Amino acid sequence: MAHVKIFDTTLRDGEQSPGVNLNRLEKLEIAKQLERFGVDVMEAGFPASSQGDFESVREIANTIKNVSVTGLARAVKSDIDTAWEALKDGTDPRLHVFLATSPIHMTYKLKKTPEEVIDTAVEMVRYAKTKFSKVEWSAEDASRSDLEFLARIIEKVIDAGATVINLPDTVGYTTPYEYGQMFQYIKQNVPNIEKADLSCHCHDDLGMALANSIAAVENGATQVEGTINGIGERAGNAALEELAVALKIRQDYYSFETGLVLNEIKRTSDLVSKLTGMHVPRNKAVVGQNAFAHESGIHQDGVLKHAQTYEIITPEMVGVKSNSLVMGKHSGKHAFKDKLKQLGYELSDEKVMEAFTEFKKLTDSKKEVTDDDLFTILTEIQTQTADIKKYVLNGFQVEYGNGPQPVATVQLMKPDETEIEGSAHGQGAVEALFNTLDTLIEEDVHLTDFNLTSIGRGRDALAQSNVKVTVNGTEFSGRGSSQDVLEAAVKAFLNGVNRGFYYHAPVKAQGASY
Ligand SMILES: CC(=O)SCCNC(=O)CCNC(=O)[C@H](O)C(C)(C)COP(=O)(O)OP(=O)(O)OC[C@H]1O[C@@H](n2cnc3c(N)ncnc32)[C@H](O)[C@@H]1OP(=O)(O)O
Ligand SMILES: CC(C)C(=O)C(=O)O
Ligand SMILES: [Mg+2]
Repeated sequence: MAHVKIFDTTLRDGEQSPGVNLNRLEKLEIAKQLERFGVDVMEAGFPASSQGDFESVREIANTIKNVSVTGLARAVKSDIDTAWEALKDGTDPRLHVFLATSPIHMTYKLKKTPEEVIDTAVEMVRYAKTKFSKVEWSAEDASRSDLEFLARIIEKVIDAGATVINLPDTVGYTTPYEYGQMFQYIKQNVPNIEKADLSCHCHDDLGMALANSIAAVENGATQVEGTINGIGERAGNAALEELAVALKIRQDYYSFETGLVLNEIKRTSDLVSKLTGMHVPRNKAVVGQNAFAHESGIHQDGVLKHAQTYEIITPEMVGVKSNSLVMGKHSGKHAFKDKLKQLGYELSDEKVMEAFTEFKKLTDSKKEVTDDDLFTILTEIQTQTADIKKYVLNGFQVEYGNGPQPVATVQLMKPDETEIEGSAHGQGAVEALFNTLDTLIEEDVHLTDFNLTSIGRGRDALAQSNVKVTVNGTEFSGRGSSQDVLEAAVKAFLNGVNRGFYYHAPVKAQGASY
């Protein structure tokens, strides 16, 4: 069975999804889960792109011990230096440096001749090797590059010390057969190719990212790059959970294995979805809510008689558990701590107490507290940044019915700790609340997206709201949860605003902790 390495780029390419902005603690939480999931390499960010990214990459590199952590850099010395500063104290640092090789990118974007591109790539890989022992070089837009040119530049960057060669389908243009042929060509026409791992990196613009990735592996790629839930630039990247399960279920056909821990899939997917605010469609392969649901009579009959008539993947395989009950109202701290461990959380004593208090509050008003409820509470507690003051909700009230226009009153604590109160009307209760917040918040704020879902079932289920807001022209996602849908909406709005507030603040945070 041939082994395929997994390079996760959820925190870099995944975070390039429009409207996704993860704070330092959220990135760290995802990184820890990726380690549990068993990826071989994780791309923690692009250190030269912002101070916030730099700090996050450094913290992840210094925390994660069992996965090689990498950061992206342009073929520019200062990007490489910055990446080195972020990664150098990690256990297994590596650099990912890229330069485009397609005629359209070289001519119009880089404004370089092919020979200049070769010289720059070689010089920068050589430079990177003075710092990093492992250097991945990506030929951006490889799938639209001239094959003979690609072979020439690859041979030279391997001679310069590149240990991994990545051939991305940057714009999701290629087809499985064509992409596979490119890997065949490179294997046959680059004399020193055996000195490097060959990697694929596919985008889903034409819905072929996973098929293209598998075609690459069938034709010599030893590493696959992708993201959790397939998030990423534009239509996203190849979804790693789909790849993992496809290779497992069709091992009889492909004979490839990965080191991924399949029963960590659901948790990884849930965490990424919750923290990025990018919902997984119900019908999404492997992790969608309907992935294991059988609706029609003939299918149900078949499954009852013999599950495999219609079920090729079991929910247990990917870590989907029936929503088990957590301890109730009378549970103590020991059982609670034990449950946290089972759910994969490592919290400081202070945060355990905070979580326990929230849990107890919930048991007062909710009959059954499920793993999903706890996951929501714990994720919030684990990823909230308490070090900086922000707009805090002190209280709100809404008068509404099906008669006159609803009116909301909101009290907020401002960043300078003064309390402010305001009122406004709206067409509905949520709009009245958001209009009130608009009047109270000093920054230029606009709501661009609003979403409300329930966590689990039942009339007492927790509500989760996700919003997108622009703050002074930049879009941020926000999320909030509560048993009350209006409170969840207000919390989500404020969460988005606070992220924007710290992102734009000149002091302290600057993206590092917003
Ligand atoms: C395919 C991918 O996913 S690539 C990764 C995309 N990710 C990002 O862009 C992360 C967010 N980006 C950023 O924060 C910014 O673009 C930065 C900090 C990286 C650069 O910002 P700026 O210096 O303002 O440059 P800007 O983004 O406007 O333009 C990019 C410049 O880099 C050049 N460039 C692009 N790719 C490369 C490369 N691989 N190597 C060297 N130079 C490159 C462009 O030609 C352009 O150069 P020019 O200014 O001489 O025309
Ligand atoms: C930086 C590179 C690898 C990339 O993300 C792409 O080409 O899609
Ligand atoms: Mg990409």
